Amino acid sequence: MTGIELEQAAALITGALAPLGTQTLPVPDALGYTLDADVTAPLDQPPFDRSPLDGYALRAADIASASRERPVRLRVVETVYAGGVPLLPLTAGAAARIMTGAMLPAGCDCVLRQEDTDQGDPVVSIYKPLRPYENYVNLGEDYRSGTVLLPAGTRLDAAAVGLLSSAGVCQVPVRRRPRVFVLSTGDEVVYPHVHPLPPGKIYGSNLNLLLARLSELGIPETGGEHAGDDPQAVAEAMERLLGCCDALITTGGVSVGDKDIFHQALPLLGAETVFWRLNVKPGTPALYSTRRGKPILSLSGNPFAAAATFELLARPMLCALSGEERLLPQRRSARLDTAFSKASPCRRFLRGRWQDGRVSLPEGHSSGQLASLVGCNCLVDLPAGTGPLEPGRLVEVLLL
Ligand SMILES: Nc1nc2c(c(=O)[nH]1)N[C@H]1C(S)=C(S)[C@@H](COP(=O)(O)OP(=O)(O)OC[C@H]3O[C@@H](n4cnc5c(N)ncnc54)[C@H](O)[C@@H]3O)O[C@H]1N2
Ligand code: MOO
Repeated sequence: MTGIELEQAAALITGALAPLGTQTLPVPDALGYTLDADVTAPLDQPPFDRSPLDGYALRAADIASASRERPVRLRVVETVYAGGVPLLPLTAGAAARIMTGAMLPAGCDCVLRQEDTDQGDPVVSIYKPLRPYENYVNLGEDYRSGTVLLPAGTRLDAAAVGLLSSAGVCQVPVRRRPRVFVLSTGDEVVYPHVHPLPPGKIYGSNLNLLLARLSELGIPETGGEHAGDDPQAVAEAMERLLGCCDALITTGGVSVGDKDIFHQALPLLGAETVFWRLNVKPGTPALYSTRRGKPILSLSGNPFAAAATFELLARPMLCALSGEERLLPQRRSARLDTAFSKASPCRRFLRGRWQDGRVSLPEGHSSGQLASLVGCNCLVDLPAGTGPLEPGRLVEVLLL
């Protein structure tokens, strides 16, 4: 298929992909991941009745008449520290010295803070009455054993990581994120260790840009390499990389030039082309194929085209593979703060800076320019047939 609309292209990619399933991660590493099953509490939290104060565990009935003028005197029978266990049940006329977080002795029904006593030992004077169960934390106050702590579909934030830890849960089932490799191509592209830059060559930006973007999106297992313009070598590199990833993203070599080698490399690889060329600028020559069901997204070599079509096509692909909706860019309306002088006969995406419903455009819009992309946080989506734009115009943006 060639010359298709963006939404059709995204649907062709996502329609044939299914979530990769579940992986089990240690709780601290699962931050940001999405639970793939309910997690139920294996215990009550707190697991025992406990004191919320440093003071005295006692029986409310014993101190009903207590005041500073007429203190009630109780025998201090033991001291219980957090982490310890009371040895004696509390009987009438007795109190236990107790610390915050310590297990309450059987028989007590309240805790008086030490500031309302004389802190005497072995006899303490009590200056204040309490109601039964005042300052008394019940077992299971936070949650009871067997309740669903976090339902499937929850994205784990710091509080969720803490909650799981409080329940003694070490590992959780989460939606598996894809392993993604990036292959950049082109005989003109060299990397910063080549110095000085030979004539006719450029330093490659796309490999590191795409890997950095994957990392920003929380895709942990990525890797990448560069290949030249030999179709056979590129096909071999793709074959090797596909053996250890769930999706391959390539950049460069997809247009119509003599060295746009993917048109030869993909048949050599035995990949099936699903579509080539979008009715979108930049990134028109994007090409999508699969090899034994594994997705291969081949983006233009122009840096901004690669960056933009990554947002438009790779993110739906990553969402379909992981089942994580958060990977889709959010759409918003915004007022343009900057003019844009060109007409857009074809649907066009511009880089922009969005804030509080307004969007400004940097200088430098061509798909080969990267400097102006720094600090941008959205793509402005201009429908085909849009004329030049004046400030104040309402536009749609995709947040990156
Ligand atoms: N006759 C035509 N020529 C072109 C057409 C067309 O329709 N007819 N389409 C143009 C459009 S639009 C684009 S976009 C580019 C896309 O070309 P490719 O995707 O095949 O990419 P390359 O030719 O390999 O590279 C384009 C450009 O980007 C530079 N590049 C490549 N890789 C990297 C990298 N890793 N880091 C930084 N820069 C890179 C490369 O040197 C080129 O300057 O085709 C137009 N031509
Ligand atoms: O589709 Mo290309 O990125 O506009 O120059």
